[in-house]
Amino acid sequence: MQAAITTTTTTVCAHPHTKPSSAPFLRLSPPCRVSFRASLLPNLRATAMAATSQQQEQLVITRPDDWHLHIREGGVLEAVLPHSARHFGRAIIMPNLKPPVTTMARAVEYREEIMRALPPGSSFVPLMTLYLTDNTSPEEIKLARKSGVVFAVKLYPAGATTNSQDGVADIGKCLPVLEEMVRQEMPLLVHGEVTDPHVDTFDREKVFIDKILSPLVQNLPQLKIVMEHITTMDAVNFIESCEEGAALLLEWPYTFALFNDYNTFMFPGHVAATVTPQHLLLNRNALFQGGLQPHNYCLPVLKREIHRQAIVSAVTSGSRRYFLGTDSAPHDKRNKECSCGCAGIYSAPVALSLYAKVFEEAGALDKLEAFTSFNGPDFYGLPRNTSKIVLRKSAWKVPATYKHSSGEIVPMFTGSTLDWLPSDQPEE
Ligand SMILES: NC(=O)N[C@@H](CC(=O)O)C(=O)O
Repeated sequence: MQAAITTTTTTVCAHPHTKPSSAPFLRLSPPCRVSFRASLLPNLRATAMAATSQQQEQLVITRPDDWHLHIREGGVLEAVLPHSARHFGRAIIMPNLKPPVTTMARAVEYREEIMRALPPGSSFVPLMTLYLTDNTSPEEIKLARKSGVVFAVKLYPAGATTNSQDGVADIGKCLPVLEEMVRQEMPLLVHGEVTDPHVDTFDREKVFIDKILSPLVQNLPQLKIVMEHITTMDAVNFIESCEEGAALLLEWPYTFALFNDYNTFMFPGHVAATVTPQHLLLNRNALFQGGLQPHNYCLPVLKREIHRQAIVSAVTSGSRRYFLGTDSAPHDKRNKECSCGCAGIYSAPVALSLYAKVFEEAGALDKLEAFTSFNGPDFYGLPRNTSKIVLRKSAWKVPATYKHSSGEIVPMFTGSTLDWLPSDQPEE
């Protein structure tokens, strides 16, 4: 099980002898001695892998997952689902439908609709979420966990974004539910923006961190939290300030294991973040370049360049706290290009190419696979995918639009030429 980054002439191991995070603790058989080192492994691996300076022609990576995806319902679902199912193994499916997915029973129904819409032969797995409200009961969390199909609960502050009007108005009311989530080890996925109209739109993430998220982490340190689609250096600083996961390293005679997950175990921290392609590639100028650009409008809104740079550095550093979450959010073209356009960028067809571009430009292609395919499942406690996909260095043109049953959707970077072309199967 070896992920490889291949060039025309050489093959360089991205993660030698990697093993899914579900590697059993049983391997820690006595009488070996153990020691704990916070996040040492990524650095050690990085050193071991700093070998790929040549121009790379293709990447072979473990099939990625998308840990933040909107696929809607009906005709739009049928049109957009194949774009995600083609390359991603699994996706966390956002529950902000109309009406929202607030119960386990509704999540099961929605999952069935998604399964019916999948292209024949697809092995894509939708990981369902519940939409948190002030009235969600702890019982619902128990049912959700038992169902085996619900993997997280989404907190939308009421009024923060698309279909969030039924979201949380008073987080204090959710405390019993959050406590149950700790017991059930159910992650909380957070749209991290305050909705107070007096707070500047560009400051809403920072104020949310200060007023809501930091106190929450202090009060419930055992709650697993994913701060979704981070947009600021404040969010990066916050994530870095939270308790980190620990590496468990076996000592001699097992020290060869420093680079070998067969003999090492990571305990991810309790707070992580997903990162979108748009927040890695665009700053807020992209909203106004040559006129108002509705297809670059999403929430949280794009920020200043210094924030973009902070997020790129964090993600390409190799830290295990960040993972792929496209926040691909399709809206009909007419609802984007109008007097009060919807927030959301449709990135599913281009996301992998764009993430590869970010890592390539940062000289960190060797860290791409952990971001796309390892850190997410490790945080959720799920096995990593075992199949591979290929990204070829080959120019391709993004279509202007994609049709759905009653209109069109404009993708991110519409009509432009991208460098990395994902395809399904590695060549034999
Ligand atoms: N990101 C967006 O701008 N929009 C998302 C909702 C969300 O995640 O905020 C949508 O559902 O349209």
